Amino acid sequence: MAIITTQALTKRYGTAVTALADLTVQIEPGITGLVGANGAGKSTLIKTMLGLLAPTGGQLRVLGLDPTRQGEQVRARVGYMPENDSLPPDVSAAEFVTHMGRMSGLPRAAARERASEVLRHVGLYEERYRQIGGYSTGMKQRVKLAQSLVHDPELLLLDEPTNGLDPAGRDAMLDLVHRIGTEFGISVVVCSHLLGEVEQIADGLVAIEAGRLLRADRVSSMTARTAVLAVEVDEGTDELAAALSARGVRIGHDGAALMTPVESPATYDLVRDVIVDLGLPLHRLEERRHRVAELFGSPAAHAAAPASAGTDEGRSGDE
Ligand SMILES: Nc1ncnc2c1ncn2[C@@H]1O[C@H](COP(=O)(O)OP(=O)(O)OP(=O)(O)O)[C@@H](O)[C@H]1O
Repeated sequence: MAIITTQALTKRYGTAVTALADLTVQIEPGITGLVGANGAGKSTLIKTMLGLLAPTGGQLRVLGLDPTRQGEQVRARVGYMPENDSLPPDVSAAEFVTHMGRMSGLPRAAARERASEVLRHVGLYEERYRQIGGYSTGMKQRVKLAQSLVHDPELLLLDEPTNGLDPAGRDAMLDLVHRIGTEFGISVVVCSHLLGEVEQIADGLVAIEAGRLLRADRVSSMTARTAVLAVEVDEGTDELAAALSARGVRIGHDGAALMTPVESPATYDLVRDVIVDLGLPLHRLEERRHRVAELFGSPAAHAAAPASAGTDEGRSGDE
């Protein structure tokens, strides 16, 4: 069952700006990436889900509740990590997260205990008594994540959690978000303007552009493997192509790689055996997968694509 549903959701700021336009989408349990270029309407959507902004039109349900009328009930069950740095510099992470736990209604001792627990989860246990003002950007992002978890929510809404982080920090934050989603069984909606980033950890993707839905789908169906095998050898490409053709294998070319349709699992064995028989140095043998960024035709998706290329290669090795 969907945890979030919107029906023709619209949000205007004054008369000039339409941040969400007729948005109809369903978000299922699990980790969902909410992607779109800067200004696409992601933060606005998150804030309407929390009941912090009232929609101008349409319907919205979060965990079966109407955030406009039942905002407090929604916020009791949902954790929120805002995009901007709004942390007090002169208190420790332990004090701050305990305070946020108290604000959520936890008794003092329980809030302290829970704060230690979530700060451990985000990797700040050792540093928890230091003042937040002296923290690095990555540590501050982790404090923001910890406070969103302190009241044991069923759903987390994370607005650009990798903002301001270097590549290693981004990977660490994404791993953390992935672990929270998978090990704790909490559903997560994670906003990003970098498609390739959330693609790595999300079960589903919702792409919006100028407040409109571009596409919503499972990552697995967006990236369904094409039944094509890419084979690259350091030398002897023509020889390999000829030998495979002689055995009835259809061959295409893509740069240095030979492309062959995967008719059955036996295709792998056949290709491997031919390479071994010819004594060729194998460089690469892989089934080709679409990258999600390739599947979006819009300018917003293209804006996200270059960033996705770098992170994709680092993680999955896909072409
Ligand atoms: N309080 C506001 N008043 C007027 N316009 C606003 C306000 N907040 C956002 N907007 C406008 O609404 C549109 C959507 O903004 P929103 O912040 O929701 O996008 P976003 O996808 O989260 O982008 P970003 O990641 O840059 O925050 C933008 O055109 C933005 O300028």
